[in-house]
Amino acid sequence: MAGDLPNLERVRKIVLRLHQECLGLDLKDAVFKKYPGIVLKHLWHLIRSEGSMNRRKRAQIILISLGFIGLTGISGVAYSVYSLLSKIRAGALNKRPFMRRTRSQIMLDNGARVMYIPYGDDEENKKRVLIGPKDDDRYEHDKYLFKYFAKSNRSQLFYSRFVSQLSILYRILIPKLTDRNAFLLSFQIFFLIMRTWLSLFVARLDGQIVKDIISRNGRKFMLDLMCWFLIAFPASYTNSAIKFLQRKLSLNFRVNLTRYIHDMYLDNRLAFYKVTFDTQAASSVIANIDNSVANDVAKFCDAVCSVFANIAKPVIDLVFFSVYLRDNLGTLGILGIFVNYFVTGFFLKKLMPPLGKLVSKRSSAEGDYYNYHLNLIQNSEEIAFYQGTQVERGKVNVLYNNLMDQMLLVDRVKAKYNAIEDYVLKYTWSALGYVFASIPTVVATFTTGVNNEEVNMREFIVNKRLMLSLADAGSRLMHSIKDISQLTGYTNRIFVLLSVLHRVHAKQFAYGAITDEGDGLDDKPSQRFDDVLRGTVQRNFNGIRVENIDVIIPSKLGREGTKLINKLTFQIPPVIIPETATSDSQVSISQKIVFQGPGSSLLILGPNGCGKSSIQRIIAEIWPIYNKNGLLSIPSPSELFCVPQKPYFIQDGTLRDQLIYPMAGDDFFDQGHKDRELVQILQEVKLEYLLKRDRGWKYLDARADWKDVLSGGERQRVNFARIMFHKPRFAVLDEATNAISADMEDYLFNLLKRYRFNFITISQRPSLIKYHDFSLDINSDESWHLQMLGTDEAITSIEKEIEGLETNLQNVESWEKERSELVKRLAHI
Ligand SMILES: Nc1ncnc2c1ncn2[C@@H]1O[C@H](COP(=O)(O)OP(=O)(O)OP(=O)(O)O)[C@@H](O)[C@H]1O
Repeated sequence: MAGDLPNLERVRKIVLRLHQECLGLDLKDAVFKKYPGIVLKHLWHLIRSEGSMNRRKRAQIILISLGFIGLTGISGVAYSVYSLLSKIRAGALNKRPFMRRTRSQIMLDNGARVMYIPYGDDEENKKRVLIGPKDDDRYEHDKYLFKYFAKSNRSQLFYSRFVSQLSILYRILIPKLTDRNAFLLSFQIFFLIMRTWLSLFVARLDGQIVKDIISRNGRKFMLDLMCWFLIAFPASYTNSAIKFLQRKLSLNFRVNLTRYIHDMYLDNRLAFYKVTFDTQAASSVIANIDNSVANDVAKFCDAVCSVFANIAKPVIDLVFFSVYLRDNLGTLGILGIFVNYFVTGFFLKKLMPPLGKLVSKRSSAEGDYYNYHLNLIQNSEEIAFYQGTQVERGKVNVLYNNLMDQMLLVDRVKAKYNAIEDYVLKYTWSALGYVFASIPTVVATFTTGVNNEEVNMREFIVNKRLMLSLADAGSRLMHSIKDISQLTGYTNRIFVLLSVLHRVHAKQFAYGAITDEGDGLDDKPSQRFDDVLRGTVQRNFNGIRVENIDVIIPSKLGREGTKLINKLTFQIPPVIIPETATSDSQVSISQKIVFQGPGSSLLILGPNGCGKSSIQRIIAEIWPIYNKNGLLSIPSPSELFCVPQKPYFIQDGTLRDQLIYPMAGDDFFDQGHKDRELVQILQEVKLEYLLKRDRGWKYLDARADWKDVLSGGERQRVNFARIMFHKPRFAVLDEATNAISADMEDYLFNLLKRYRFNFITISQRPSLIKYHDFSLDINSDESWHLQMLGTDEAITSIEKEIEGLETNLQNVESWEKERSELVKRLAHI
């Protein structure tokens, strides 16, 4: 212990001398407690005093290092406290006895949704996500921004398509100034500035340390090294913060853009369906819209953020370094550097390949290839039956080769450019850097005639480092020309996607009809709308009435397009009882057990392609009514259920999800439904054996690829189960029983009649006549014939059909003879 004292004393003396010599601070009589205050005061005093330049600079470095460390420390502590508090809060919430949650999302009164999504490794861990309500006004407003862009006059002197597109898109990425993305962006800018400041200090410190080494000043060297270590803390923190903020910002942009697209793409205006009719959107963006929504959005957001960081970093560097270097190199030196930059930038821009276009093409090739694989998986069984492997492999190889060609093309074009870029930016610029950095040293030596090696060395080191950093900043700025070019490609793709979605989402969308007035987003909606789609739709009607409707295939020809059926007119039930008409909100599904009225039915018959399914499309309002006197009267959406020809099964859903579609699993429990109901329904449609096959009722929770698991007939029976569950008063069935056996078909139609559903059946089979009250025969020449079944007329027509069949039967004998003769002749050959 006694031996330690002299050692301690020696350390104290070294520390005191270090302060004395490096900062001119006398600490002999100072008390330890007051040490930080005294040092800070002294440093502040040094900076403001007119004394030694060296000490002043050193004091600046120390103070700024301390400032940055303080900032780093405070933000670190604040973050730790915040995460601790959130953990405590989460723990406290978990302790609360809480309701068993069966669903993953809740719809709030204002239309916002609260979702609980898995978070972290622990499956129990759920994160709460609030998705604000959809703002329809915003879409109506934005629609015009996109429309005016398409029509804008590009004759301005400094028109840039890319900048104009970005100036519209940024409103989606950062909707308002108080948005969290705006804060993140400010933080990023703050850290970028901080990074440049730190680089400046590191450059100065570097020079100082070299000078200390050359002059063999051990104490100053130690002090500067200490500063070096101190500055390293905030320096390393800053770089990782910049990277993190860039990534976070990109993800936030992606969330905003994806939600914006989803809200437009998937709402009751059915943009996802109508987009196929948009004749103006022939681009690959729409052909592979899934790829655009999933991949292009992500690539665009990454590219925007990285271009911003790649430009902001060197620009800040350039400003700061050139201000500092101006003191050493003079205005002329700095001007020389910048002239060099601009000349190089101009030269490189001229040599720049059209990367935007190439990247866009590569994206579309990626989409084609990906989509083909998707199609292959979805139709694997059909392809296997047809043994179509070879054709498919040929196709997929062509698409893959095309993708590879596009990728290689981008890389090949880039390689040439990169070589020139590297030569100019890495080597020419750094050589120029050395020349410029040596100017002050040479000038000082010539003018003073004194060659102070230590000072020269320090000056040179600082200037060289700054020059190289400046050259590096300049070259990064030049490199980002390439990134900007790529970004233009992605921006254009996203812009096209949003423009098309806005066009299709517009109320006035005329199914791609091209008129003199241009696109569907018009100034005078009513005039435009009336012009192409002139039919009328009456909603909340207590039946289905089609009056004078021309069934026309939607196309760019509008009402001049192919007409399938002329002035179609029918109605079910034949007599409308007005008092039972109810709106959606007045009737809950559980109340609708057995309907009032007898329930009426219509069978639509006709040859292939005559337009039977198109009638269903018009009733479901997914096809428009073109003719002016066409009137469609339909019940409220909950009263009408359309069963399409191709059964649809929700992906990765449970059996329950399939039975209750289009109701969501969450809503099923929310509205108080029980699995018991579904079991009863399965019994009604004779599918209860599915539950016996596996884990009983729990099988309702089984997830599978139900489209493949169920047979054709089972899939169609699930459609009947859906009708039984939703109990709509009106159902439209398109070829809903063509895969079902005759006895089962008989049972199912009787079930519909027993529950007094009103239904329209579209079929090729006249044998279904016995379950219907009316029949509508569609002919291939646009004509149709409606008749009441059971009437004299109907009986006569059926009798006529029987007569026809009987005449045919009489011919059977002669046909048989003919056949056997042909067989004999063939045997001779
Ligand atoms: N989106 C579309 N674009 C172009 N033509 C279409 C479109 N949808 C249907 N058609 C055409 O409209 C015609 C009628 O189609 P629809 O599906 O109504 O026939 P259908 O009478 O139900 O025939 P099927 O008995 O074979 O089901 C067909 O010739 C079809 O090719």
